Amino acid sequence: MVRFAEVGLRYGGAGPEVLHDLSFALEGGSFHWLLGPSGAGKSSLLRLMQLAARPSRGEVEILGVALSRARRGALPALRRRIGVVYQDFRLLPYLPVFDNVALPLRVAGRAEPQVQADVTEMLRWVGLAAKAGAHPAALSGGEQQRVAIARAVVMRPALLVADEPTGNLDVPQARRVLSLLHEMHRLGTTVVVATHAEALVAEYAAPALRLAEGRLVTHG
Ligand SMILES: Nc1ncnc2c1ncn2[C@@H]1O[C@H](COP(=O)(O)OP(=O)(O)OP(=O)(O)O)[C@@H](O)[C@H]1O
Repeated sequence: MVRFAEVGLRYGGAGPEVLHDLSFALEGGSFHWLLGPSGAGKSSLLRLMQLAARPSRGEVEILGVALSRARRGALPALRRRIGVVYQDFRLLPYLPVFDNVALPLRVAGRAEPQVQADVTEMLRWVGLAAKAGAHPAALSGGEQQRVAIARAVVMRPALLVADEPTGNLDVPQARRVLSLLHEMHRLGTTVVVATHAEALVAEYAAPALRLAEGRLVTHG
C-alpha cells in the first residue's frame, strides 16, 4: 500500500538531507500515527506520501505505484486516490461549505446529481448538513476542519494523510476530528496522522511511525 525503501529527501537539490534512509511498509487499511518533535520531518514525510515532493534517493511506492517508474501523466490519477487534511484547513474562503466539498468531484468531472448526492452524504457524515450554505469564515475551527475532512474523503481515497489536523483545535473539537479519521480507517481507508498531541494519541491506541532528526526511530 505504502512502501518506502531507503528514502532520502533534500529540498532544492543541493540543500541538506532532511529525511534519511527511511524504510517501512504500511499495510492497506492500517491506521498509523506519525510522531516526533518539531523539525523531525513529519510534514516532509507526508509530502512524499501525498506526491507533493519526490524523494532525492530511494524508492517510494504508493498504492502499488513505484514513483521512480511512474510516468508523469499517471500522477494526477494517483493523487486523486490520496486525501489530504492540513492543520490550517485550506478551505476556499469565497466558496460556501457545499462547494468546497464538491470541488474535487467537479474537478474530476462528476455529473451534478452525483455531486449533490455525495456532498450531501459527506456533510451529513461530518455533522454539518445544516451549514452547507455557510462560508468557512462563519464556522468554528473544528467545523472548518470537519469540512476539510469531508472534502478530503468525498473522492473515496484509498490513502488519507493528515498533518497536525488538531493543531488549531480545542480538545473536544480535536476528539471529534480524530473520531472521523478513525471511522475512515474502520471503513477500510489507510490513514496516517502526524501529530504532537500525545494525550490524544494515548486515547487511540494504534501503531506509530516515530521520527527523530529525519530518521525513523520506531515503527509499530
Ligand atoms: N520547503 C522546505 N525547504 C527547505 N527545508 C525545509 C522545507 N520544509 C521543511 N524543511 C526542513 O526540513 C526539516 C523537517 O521539517 P518538517 O516540517 O518536515 O518537520 P516536522 O516534523 O513536520 O515539524 P513540525 O512538527 O514543526 O511541523 C526541518 O529542518 C525544516 O527546516
